[in-house]
Amino acid sequence: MEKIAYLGPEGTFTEVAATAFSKSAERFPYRDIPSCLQALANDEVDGAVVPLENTIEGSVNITLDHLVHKHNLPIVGELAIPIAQHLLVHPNNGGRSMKAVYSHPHALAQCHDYLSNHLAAAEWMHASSTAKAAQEIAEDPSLERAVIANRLAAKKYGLTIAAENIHDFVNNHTRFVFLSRRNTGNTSMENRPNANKKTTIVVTLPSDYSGALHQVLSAFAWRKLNLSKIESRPMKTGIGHYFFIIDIDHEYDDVLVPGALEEIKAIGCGTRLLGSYPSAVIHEETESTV
Ligand SMILES: O=C(O)C(=O)C[C@]1(C(=O)O)C=C[C@@H](O)C=C1
Repeated sequence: MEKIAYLGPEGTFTEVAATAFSKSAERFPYRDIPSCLQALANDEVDGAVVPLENTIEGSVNITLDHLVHKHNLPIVGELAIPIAQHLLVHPNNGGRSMKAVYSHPHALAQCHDYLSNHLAAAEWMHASSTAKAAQEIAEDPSLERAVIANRLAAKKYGLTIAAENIHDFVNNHTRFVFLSRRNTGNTSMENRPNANKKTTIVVTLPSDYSGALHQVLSAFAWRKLNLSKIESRPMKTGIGHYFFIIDIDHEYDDVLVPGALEEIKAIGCGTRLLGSYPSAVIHEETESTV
């Protein structure tokens, strides 16, 4: 049976995504995103599911940076799943005002307006995941903390939903990627006929070349290759040194994408393929996404 690493413990959004990718795989929780990637690099698992970008909060930088700087692990599939954040409390604490709100920093950020309006006096505390916060509060109600997490975590850890759908913008989605060095075809992307093909690359620019980024973009533009994302991240080698992550709405075919990459290399840029993969969006919270 295929083994998949995800950010644990049970009940995280990443576990929800991992289940949506493959119901039959065996899921293994890890304490953080780098540990999931390391587990895959060490061949402890066959695949890893990690968050890449959220509609409200933007990129998950730790995922991008580890994929670019530390590993060579191909992306083989992508799913954007709806993210519904709820305020959970221990059943013993129902109705009491809480001293703190505890969750993953991304989840807290997705609910900033709600927290400012309803829990401004509480301390906002970071946990390693939404489900980790839920697990800790279930084990120790005396902490008097509310938690932001999903419905699955509420059920798993026996917490009460005090307020539903507290995320600041309705269309809250997170893109998760499935990484694997051997694409066994077991990722359930095959069952998603509406999946689009996408290619993600990393580009580095020569330091003394005016207009290099313009030329990079032209290589895609005149081939009519649509880009759905371009983002710069620090190279970590000095101020002003960046790499670009570029998502191309096209599979890595025989002609168009390789041609664009050859042209980009010819002007002295570095390129690296992070993956060419099917990508789908789940619009509604369904049985498989809670
Ligand atoms: O804490 C979780 O439940 C996670 O799966 C992590 C994570 C993230 O890293 O952004 C995933 C999806 C949501 O955007 C909030 C948190």
